[in-house]
Amino acid sequence: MGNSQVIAFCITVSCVAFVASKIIISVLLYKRWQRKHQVFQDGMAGGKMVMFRSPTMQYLTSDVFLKKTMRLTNKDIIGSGGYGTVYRLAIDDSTSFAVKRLNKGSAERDRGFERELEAMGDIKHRNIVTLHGYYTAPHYNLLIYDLMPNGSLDKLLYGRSNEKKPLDWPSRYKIAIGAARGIAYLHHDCIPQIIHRDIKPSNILLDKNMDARVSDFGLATLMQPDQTHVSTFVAGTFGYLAPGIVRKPLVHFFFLYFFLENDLIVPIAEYFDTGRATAKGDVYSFGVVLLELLTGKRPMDEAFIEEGTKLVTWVKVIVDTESEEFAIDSRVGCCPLDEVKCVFSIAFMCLQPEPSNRPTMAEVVKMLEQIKSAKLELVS
Ligand SMILES: Nc1ncnc2c1ncn2[C@@H]1O[C@H](COP(=O)(O)OP(=O)(O)OP(=O)(O)O)[C@@H](O)[C@H]1O
Repeated sequence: MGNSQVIAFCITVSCVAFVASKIIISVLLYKRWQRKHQVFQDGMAGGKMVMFRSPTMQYLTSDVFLKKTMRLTNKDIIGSGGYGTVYRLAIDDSTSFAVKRLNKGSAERDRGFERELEAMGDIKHRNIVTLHGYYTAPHYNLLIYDLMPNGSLDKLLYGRSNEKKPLDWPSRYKIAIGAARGIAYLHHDCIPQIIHRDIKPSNILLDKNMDARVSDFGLATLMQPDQTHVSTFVAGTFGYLAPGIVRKPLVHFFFLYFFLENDLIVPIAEYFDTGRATAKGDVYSFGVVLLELLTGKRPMDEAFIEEGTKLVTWVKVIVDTESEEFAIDSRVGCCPLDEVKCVFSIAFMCLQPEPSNRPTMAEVVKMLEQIKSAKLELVS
């Protein structure tokens, strides 16, 4: 064999080995993926159901799930939001799930859709609502979550007063700390870091022990909310977005036009300042949620708009004059004023206009935990 033939032979062998190794790795990865998932192709609607294997799901098969899902009707609706409608899916007397039917995104978004959902399915934490699987079809997508029997914080704070008994102080404190732990997990323990982008009471759900679970993380990046809801044209919701200074005149003009069109007075969002969502934006939104837990008032409460103020400004005056007892939600009942004052001051740290002055969510969790542990130390 001549020299050139040896080189040609070596190149061919290397190419074949390279391609073969790629194929073997792909097959192994697919086998591993299959072990973690159950896939069911739906011949009728041309969709695909993927269930993530977990102890909760081991007795359920995708086809049973799919059949039950296809039978959902308006009677099963438990809520609706900017991303779609949420249904209760009862498998048997003791097992139920929440199925979110998403408005279909664009084709480009759909390609990343499954990848994002796979990542969301890997996230397991006791203060995060678990995603158990998903269904994709040409005209719609479904997400399958744990059903939270006590609904959303939004309904508990603002639902019809005869629906549920008002939340007392220990429950509000427990919800605050649980939600903070959930968000801190997304920010500090997930790789890559997850920014929620839409922290608000309707995305904080309550499990059977009234522990808070953060939901809808990842959806802000995955979907474009439908414009009938009070969402912004960037991810997030009015009243929960951190204020900022808009430096780009075109964006400024666009924002002004949007205010006028929608008759809304809202803070100019920090998001526009930087052009991207940040963990400190979530911290600001969490500060607003803390104020809602304390005062029982929405950030966009009509009374504030009529008076030309907003929740954050109104509470600041009350805190500056040390009259927190007048701001606390009257439905809370008897509560320790020292604890209430500490939570007010943590909320204000989260609401600092300058993002770098806000604590991280890990620090927020620590400060909230210290309120009780400091008391316990005093007692012992
Ligand atoms: N896993 C769940 N378990 C129980 N109830 C749920 C669950 N997910 C959602 N819900 C209910 O459905 C309602 C609508 O939820 P959804 O997340 O679609 O919209 P939203 O959070 O209210 O608004 P947006 O879409 O603008 O964030 C919630 O307020 C809650 O009451």
